[in-house]
Amino acid sequence: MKTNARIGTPLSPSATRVMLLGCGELGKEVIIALQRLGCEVIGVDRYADAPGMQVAHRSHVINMTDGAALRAVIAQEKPHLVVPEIEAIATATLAEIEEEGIAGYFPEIVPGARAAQLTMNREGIRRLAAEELGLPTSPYRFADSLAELQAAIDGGIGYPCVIKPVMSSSGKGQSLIKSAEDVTTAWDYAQAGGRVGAGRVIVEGFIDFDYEITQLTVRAVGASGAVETFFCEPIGHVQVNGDYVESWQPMAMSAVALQKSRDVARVITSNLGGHGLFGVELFIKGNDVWFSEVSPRPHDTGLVTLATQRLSEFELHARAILGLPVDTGLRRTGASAVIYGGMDAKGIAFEGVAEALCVPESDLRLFGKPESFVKRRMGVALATADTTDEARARAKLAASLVKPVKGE
Ligand SMILES: Nc1ncnc2c1ncn2[C@@H]1O[C@H](COP(=O)(O)OP(=O)(O)OP(=O)(O)O)[C@@H](O)[C@H]1O
Ligand SMILES: NCC(=O)N[C@@H]1O[C@H](COP(=O)([O-])[O-])[C@@H](O)[C@H]1O
Ligand SMILES: [Mg+2]
Repeated sequence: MKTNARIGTPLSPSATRVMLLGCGELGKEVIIALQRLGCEVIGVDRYADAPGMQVAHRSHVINMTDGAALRAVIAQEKPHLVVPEIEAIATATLAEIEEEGIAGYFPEIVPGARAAQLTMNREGIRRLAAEELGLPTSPYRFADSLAELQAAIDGGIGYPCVIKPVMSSSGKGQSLIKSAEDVTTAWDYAQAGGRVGAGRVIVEGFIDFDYEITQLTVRAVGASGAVETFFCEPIGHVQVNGDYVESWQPMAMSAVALQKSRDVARVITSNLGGHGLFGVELFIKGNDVWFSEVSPRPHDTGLVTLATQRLSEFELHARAILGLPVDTGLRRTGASAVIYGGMDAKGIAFEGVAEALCVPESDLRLFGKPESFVKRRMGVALATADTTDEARARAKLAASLVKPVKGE
């Protein structure tokens, strides 16, 4: 939808059909935002009853890394927009469909098949950012075997360093290692933790940053009628083992660091192109800024915007991809804190919900994932306050009061 968006009636021939490839907690909120704007939404994921499927008009369970299966579901549903939501999709198939069409029509891939392809694999986005665009990043090498990994570390990356599967997210398969003794364990962990099985890894030099942020950046139709770049207030966050546990907005930053962060965000998102919201991850030390990675879609740390912005990152994504105007303004300072499953079990329950919601200015999202794992993100607590410190304390307190228990 480039401009002058027209929205039809869901479940009728005029419907504006949107397909989400991935129906986790982030997709669920995008689907709700799209439905509020009158779209017909089809959810797709690798397992039944995924959070977004519970709110979509209808859904399909397929292996999204299987190009033939992906092609078949798109041909069947004929969506106007295809919205990648997770880092495990046959993006080469999306590129073919964008280029050649499918069954005679051309769905729009959000924000573009090239962006989806480059960001799905750490090698694509890292080489683009560092080698083509000249953005500052950690030093890095790629390795296809334990021997190559050791050679990359010995050949210049050194210790400490961070090892990650090239296709993974939320810290899966990621290790921070301090010495040669840990290399084999990190290699084995990366082989087990990638979203699409064993394979190549990236090894990055460790950046000893003061803090890290997500710069949510929106490419949307502006007042001029052309695509413009809009920035949200920066989001600060804390990650444990590569997975986010807490975020807040705004993050207090020097004017120089903020400007540099936005310059980087503008360069990378302009190159990726298209319409939509991007989460640009940056490491900051003093006034130095390093690009880490970018999601061409809403970001987990941006869940905080459900409480802080007039339009959450999910509503911004929905508006941008539909060719509608956006407003990235902050309404109130706030924070989010993750609620983990804490156990391996299906159909769990949550106690303490009422107690959590007694925390001033708090709110909860329980995602409804059918199966819990000890470290699976099952919900998030949100809170607003006059200061980020108070908002963080409230969000953490609310999260701690929610107790996952066995369902029976
Ligand atoms: N080179 C590095 N130096 C220092 N810290 C790092 C480095 N790489 C990763 N980290 C830490 O690990 C976190 C997760 O890394 P990264 O974003 O690459 O993983 P991910 O699996 O893509 O996570 P997500 O999907 O949540 O973005 C970072 O936010 C940062 O806290
Ligand atoms: N950092 C990326 C991220 O947070 N992605 C979110 O997690 C879901 C997968 O969760 P699961 O692994 O619990 O199924 C994805 O579908 C997406 O919503
Ligand atoms: Mg990340």
